[in-house]
Amino acid sequence: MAQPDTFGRYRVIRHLGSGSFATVWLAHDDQLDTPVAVKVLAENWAHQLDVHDRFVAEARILRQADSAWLVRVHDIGTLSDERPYFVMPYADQGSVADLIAKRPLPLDEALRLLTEIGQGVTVLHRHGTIHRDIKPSNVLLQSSPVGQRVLVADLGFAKSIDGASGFTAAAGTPGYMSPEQHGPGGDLDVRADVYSLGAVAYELITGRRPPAPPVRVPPRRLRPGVPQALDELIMSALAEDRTARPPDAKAFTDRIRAIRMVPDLRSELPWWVRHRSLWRRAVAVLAALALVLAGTTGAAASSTRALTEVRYAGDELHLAVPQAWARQFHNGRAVPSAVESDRTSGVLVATDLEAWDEPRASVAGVFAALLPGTGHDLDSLLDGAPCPGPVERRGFAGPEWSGEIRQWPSCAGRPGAVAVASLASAHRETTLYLEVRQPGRRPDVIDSIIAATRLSR
Ligand SMILES: Nc1ncnc2c1ncn2[C@@H]1O[C@H](COP(=O)(O)OP(=O)(O)OP(=O)(O)O)[C@@H](O)[C@H]1O
Repeated sequence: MAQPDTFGRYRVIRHLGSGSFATVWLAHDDQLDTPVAVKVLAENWAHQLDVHDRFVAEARILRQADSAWLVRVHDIGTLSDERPYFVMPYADQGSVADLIAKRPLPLDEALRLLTEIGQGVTVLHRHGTIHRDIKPSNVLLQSSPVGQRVLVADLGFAKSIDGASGFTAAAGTPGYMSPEQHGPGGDLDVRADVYSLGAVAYELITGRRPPAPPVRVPPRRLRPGVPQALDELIMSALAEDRTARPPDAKAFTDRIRAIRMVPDLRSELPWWVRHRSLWRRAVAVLAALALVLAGTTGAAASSTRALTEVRYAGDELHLAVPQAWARQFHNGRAVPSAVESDRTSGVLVATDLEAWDEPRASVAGVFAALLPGTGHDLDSLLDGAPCPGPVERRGFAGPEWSGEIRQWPSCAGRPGAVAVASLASAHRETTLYLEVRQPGRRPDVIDSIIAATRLSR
């Protein structure tokens, strides 16, 4: 396959890979000065009308869904030989299949990936689309300023929910495909994708693809220490009878989120520690050492997930956010009108920006704004409580910040806990206003965010 020079205005750099129906190239958009991935319909399929239409339909679905959890499509075009191509952001970290081929995943990382893959599939289900080919190689990874983005890709087999009953050609990948996808003519619904999510979960957790259905070996037998709730969820998603599966991607993802909140998850010993080869024993020694060290650095360090730093206000604020929450950020988001301040904006870092304002959505994240002066107590800042119901009040005093935190452990009508804090800087005439939404009441996470957040000196 000869390397073309350009596709439209995109200068080709190198071949990225070829699938059954298309070839993907790394190219450069010289006008916007950014790398892109260009997917081109393969020559041998160019004159097959149904394949051509499916290719264009994939681009349309991705464009219409326009979600941060899915690969976005920026442009579409046609080559001189009539083959269509479409242009996507370049996923520079490869796919989840590449990741699991390199190393076994810690449980927390596997659950983070599953949550994000589940969000992508949820967007498709809301859009009225069944993916039909969810598997690790169809989930791409891209670097972003706040960590790794997970992007569900390759909708080459996607079908509209309305059109999925009646005759449909068999499609999918063995190992990840639901039993109802194995023959043509099956009437499919979103539970086919739930099966595939279960299969991906099985592989991320155990390092092995599930056997052909019926799956009888639960993940816990291959990786002792897997929480029972996770084991049950994966086995229910892999049920042959789809009525026994979670009803859609959202239900599956909500349950993964709840399991992620189990406090002891992060202290679970890496599973490869139990393996016997020599180098693996060496890893075991290192892992044990790390646990001891974590134990000596105090309660906050051992109970908190990893934090990442997001800078705001011309690098003035170095906001610490749990890595798992740092999925999207909005630099310059308006301060809620209830907070009386001369400064009008702050930074929001969250698992889902759109869900932040939706009271019923499960979302985790931090909103932070800097207010001039230090005399802002929460009573003067807040015009009423953000949540009905009982509030827990406490003081916070650290080397960088001191002030008050109020947390609503449960907030009527919305999942998770909400907290606000007003914290005066120990070094400047500045107050840090914080709002934290988390899936459950975890005051230690709030404390670790505050303790690791600082102003540049
Ligand atoms: N936006 C992207 N950025 C980086 N690499 C990409 C991007 N999109 C696809 N690729 C890579 O290009 C290759 C071909 O992708 P494609 O979607 O055509 O097929 P596939 O998923 O490998 O196979 P099949 O479609 O047969 O299941 C894969 O290795 C994929 O990881």
